[in-house]
Amino acid sequence: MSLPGVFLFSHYVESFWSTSPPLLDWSCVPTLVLAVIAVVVAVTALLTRTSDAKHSCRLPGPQPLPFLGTRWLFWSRYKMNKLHEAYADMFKRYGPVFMETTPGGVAVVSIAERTALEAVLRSPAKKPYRPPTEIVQMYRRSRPDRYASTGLVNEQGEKWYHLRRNLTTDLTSPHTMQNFLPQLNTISDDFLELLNTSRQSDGTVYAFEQLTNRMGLESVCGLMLGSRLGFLERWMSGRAMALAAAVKNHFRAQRDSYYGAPLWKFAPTALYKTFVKSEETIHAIVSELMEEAKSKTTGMAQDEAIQEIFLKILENPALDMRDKKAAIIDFITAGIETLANSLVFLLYLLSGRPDWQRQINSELPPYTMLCSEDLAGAPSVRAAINEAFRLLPTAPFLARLLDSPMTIGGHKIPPGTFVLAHTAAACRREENFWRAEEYLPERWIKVQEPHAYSLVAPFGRGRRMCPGKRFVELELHLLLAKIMQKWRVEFDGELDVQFDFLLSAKSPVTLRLVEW
Ligand code: HEM
Repeated sequence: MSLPGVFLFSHYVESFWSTSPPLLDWSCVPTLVLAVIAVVVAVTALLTRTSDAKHSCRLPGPQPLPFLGTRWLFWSRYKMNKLHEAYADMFKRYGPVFMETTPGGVAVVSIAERTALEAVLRSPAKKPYRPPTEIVQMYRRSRPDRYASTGLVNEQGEKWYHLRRNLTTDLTSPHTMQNFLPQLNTISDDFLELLNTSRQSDGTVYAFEQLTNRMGLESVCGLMLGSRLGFLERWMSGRAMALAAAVKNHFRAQRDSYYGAPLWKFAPTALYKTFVKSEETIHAIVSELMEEAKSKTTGMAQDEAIQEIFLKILENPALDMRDKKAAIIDFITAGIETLANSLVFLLYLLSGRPDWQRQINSELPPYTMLCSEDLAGAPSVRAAINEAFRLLPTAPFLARLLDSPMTIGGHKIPPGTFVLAHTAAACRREENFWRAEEYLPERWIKVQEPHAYSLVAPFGRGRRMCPGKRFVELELHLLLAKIMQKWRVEFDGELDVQFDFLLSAKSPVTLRLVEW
């Protein structure tokens, strides 16, 4: 409640009691309420200051308020769905290293300064601690019937290490990707066919991101479950729509649980219920898909290459069945929106460079079944993707807890501090990249200094780096090459980007795919 609000409340209480004189003298109640509030405010302010004092010298940053920390900014000055703009503004106001405070009084240090970022990203921890998403943690811990752990994305320490070792070896192996390439070619061709049938006569494709979500779903299910599930057929099934919507709600609820009022921690608020509903929908649909995939797997011997990951996970005796299911759910959830956002951003940025599109087209062979050598022979494809990840990555910052002390800009940051490594903001700083705000794929062919390429980390860094990286890179290369073989891309105006826990385009996205 704001200060004028408190006075109004006190006035209201007084006038309420003054209408019928009570037997007891209640007139001191408003004063008492105010006194209690004042004491609580003073104590909290004192506690916040004591926790600040632990940092040898307070970092710059917005002023924390009692109970709210600096979160009040996201309920007043900034919009939660424009978090990337909020951070850009805060870096301008407070410099490339600043501190926020959570409602619980915990310091969160944001960094966009090159040396500090490189130090955080280089940190050689064997089991890096990435702060978990609390709402996921809370829900999964309340369902031991379904979850033996909070899952690979949210676990820490030994448990995380065990899951990571047993779940991701095949996913990250170049051999698996090489085997999956023919299947990925077929899935990508089906996606292009879907785009083709969805195009209007002038090449316009409406709701492009939804079609791409279906591609993400079909390919990640193909990889994880080892079979084709029909998400790229002309008319999307109700199931595919429900899954895509649940994944979107899942990400949004995580964003709101973090930056909004943390009431869900104390009562099952609407936000918590939305989160639970999305998690349950995803669980139910993925369980169904797994059953279908299992029955297909026992029925036929083909597609061995892509059955590898699924079968190996299912057969691994070191893992609890609940962890296997949770992993497949997490992999599928992690793979849908991320791919769609990355492809939308890539095509949007490329639409401003018709010359680079022609360059890509000229480097590609005429046939469509592309192998690794064909992709290696088209360096402009890699350059276009690297540059899109530099300028507009779907994950604009990485979260870590420091495992050793660090001195940043003269400030001693103790171990255990929550750090947000803003790789995307750093990549847009002129001291790190030549003409940093422009989409210039040529910088990846002929380097122009400054060129701090180590700051480009769209899939994270170190041992917690995204295990889907190799798969997604292959998929994006293949999709871009196939699209550029057939069409050039046009987009009118500017793309409206918003923060849904990931950076995504405000839907629906309309673009044109025009024949060469
Ligand atoms: C364009 C697509 C993708 C992007 C940009 C992306 C990005 C990221 C990022 C930034 C992280 C955090 C890394 C860190 O903290 O250092 C991450 C983690 C993760 N990603 Fe991805 N990802 C993508 C697709 C995928 C796919 C397809 C899968 C699964 C097949 C996947 C599975 C995961 C998992 C399981 C983690 C947690 C890893 C751990 O904590 O050990 N991601 N991803």
